[in-house]
Amino acid sequence: MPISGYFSSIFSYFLLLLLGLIIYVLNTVLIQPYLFWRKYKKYPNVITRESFSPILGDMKDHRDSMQNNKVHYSYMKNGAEKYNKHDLRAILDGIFPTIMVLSNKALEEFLSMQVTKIDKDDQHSGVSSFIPNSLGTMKSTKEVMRRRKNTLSWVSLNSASTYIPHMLRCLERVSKEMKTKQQVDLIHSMNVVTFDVFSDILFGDDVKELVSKLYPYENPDGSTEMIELREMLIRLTKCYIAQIFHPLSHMFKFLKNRGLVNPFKRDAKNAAEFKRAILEIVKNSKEKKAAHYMFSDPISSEIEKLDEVCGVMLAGSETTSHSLVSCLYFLNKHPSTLAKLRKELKDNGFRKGQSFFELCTMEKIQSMTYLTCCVKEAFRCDIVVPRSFAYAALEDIKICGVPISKGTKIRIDLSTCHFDKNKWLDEYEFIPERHDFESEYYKRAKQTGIKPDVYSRRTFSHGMRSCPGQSFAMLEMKVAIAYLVTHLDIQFDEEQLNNKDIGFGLGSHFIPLVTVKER
Ligand code: HEM
Repeated sequence: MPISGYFSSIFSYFLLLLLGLIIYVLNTVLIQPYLFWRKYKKYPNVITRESFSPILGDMKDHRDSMQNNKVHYSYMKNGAEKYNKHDLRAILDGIFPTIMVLSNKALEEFLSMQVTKIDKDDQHSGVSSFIPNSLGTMKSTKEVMRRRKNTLSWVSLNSASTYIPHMLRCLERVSKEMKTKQQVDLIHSMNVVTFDVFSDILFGDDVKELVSKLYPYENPDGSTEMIELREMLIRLTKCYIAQIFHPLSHMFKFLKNRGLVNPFKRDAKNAAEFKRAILEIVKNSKEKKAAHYMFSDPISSEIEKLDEVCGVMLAGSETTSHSLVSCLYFLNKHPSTLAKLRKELKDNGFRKGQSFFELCTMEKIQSMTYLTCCVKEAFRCDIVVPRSFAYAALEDIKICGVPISKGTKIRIDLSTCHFDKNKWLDEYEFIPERHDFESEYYKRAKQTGIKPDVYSRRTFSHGMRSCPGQSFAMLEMKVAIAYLVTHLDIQFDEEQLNNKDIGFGLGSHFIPLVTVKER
């Protein structure tokens, strides 16, 4: 073959390949998302965007919220009235079609199909791709449900209560440190508490040095910084949440999944370093704590065990620290509520200092109604995990008469119903009394016929894959809030206090810089 013919056939193959690639990209990036949007637009009980938004899809709402100095999920709260009139929301997570479960009816139908027709899905999205083999992301096989039961056994209320003295010691140490600073990043401080509590549960005290050792972390500018494990977990969580908003995650998923380019490559490298450190700690720990038992499991693989420990660390510490900040924010914003809470604590004998340690038992903490109400109301008003992990339809199904094809991603909307005016009176107000059956407010709300039901509270999701750490988290929140409001005055920045669209959930860009004084 003459040379020119050889080159022209290579060129034709190249053109064909390029054409194939263009068609593939157009189909996945534009045509399929558009068809999905158009399909669901015609159902009266499904809400979609008014107009098709290419590439960003409904992520546009997250981005617009942040650009307007609102927390990224604030549009769920502000759009609650329109969303709550529907059973489902059909969204595009970038280019990925997803069905969000909104109404109680839709949630009931979802739960009735759980595992047989709907199960967990997608180990490659957001924080799931950091811990792809952890409990939260894996399908509900017998094996995974057995692992879940084990987790439940050591975060049950009874086991949790044994950690109260340790929680208090952490709170005392962090409070002392906060008082020495002019301004404190409250998320950071609360994270020190929750991370420390979880490292004790998982590893015990004998590896304290390893936990606080410095590990290499690659920054976006390419420099390597030596940081603590806790700081690494905070940064990794933020980075993996940021991946959700990265356009390449949507257009060329394989680049992200295989960590071929930055930031995915860098995040994968840092995640590997984090896991290596956790493995070192588990192997050095002589105390037989939760991680030891996880690693003694003969059935799971080492990768699964490692992801499980990292997953619990993340699920248990990041969520609770962010929730603590939300609760402290609302208490600062509502001085009369804070005063009422302090009175309840004082009436129950809670004073500063040693007596607090002696009095703070699980029974005592659980007996304080107003404390529980404040925590529940903070959970309602600012939801740290606004939507569940990803599930998927295992076959063609229908929810509320709406067809959903096999393989479609489904998530439970955990936030919008917290602002449903048919379930909550004064839905946008922070009113802890609404959770107290004996309060005048509760009775008044009941008389109007507006009352919550079992699915109106979705902070910990529902069903057989809901959060197993719920009781533990509630107890930790109550102990921490009781301690902090008894010992400290925490003052948020005025501008943040006046921002009605602020929030401190996972992925929030707000940094709560507070001033802290001894009470
Ligand atoms: C305020 C604190 C917390 C909040 C708001 C929270 C919320 C959630 C939510 C919304 C889910 C997803 C459920 C779903 O996809 O349907 C979840 C799952 C999970 N959470 Fe929590 N959580 C908290 C604390 C904890 C703690 C303390 C632990 C400790 C072990 C924990 C362990 C887990 C695990 C292991 C899963 C995955 C469960 C499964 O897939 O079977 N969480 N959590």
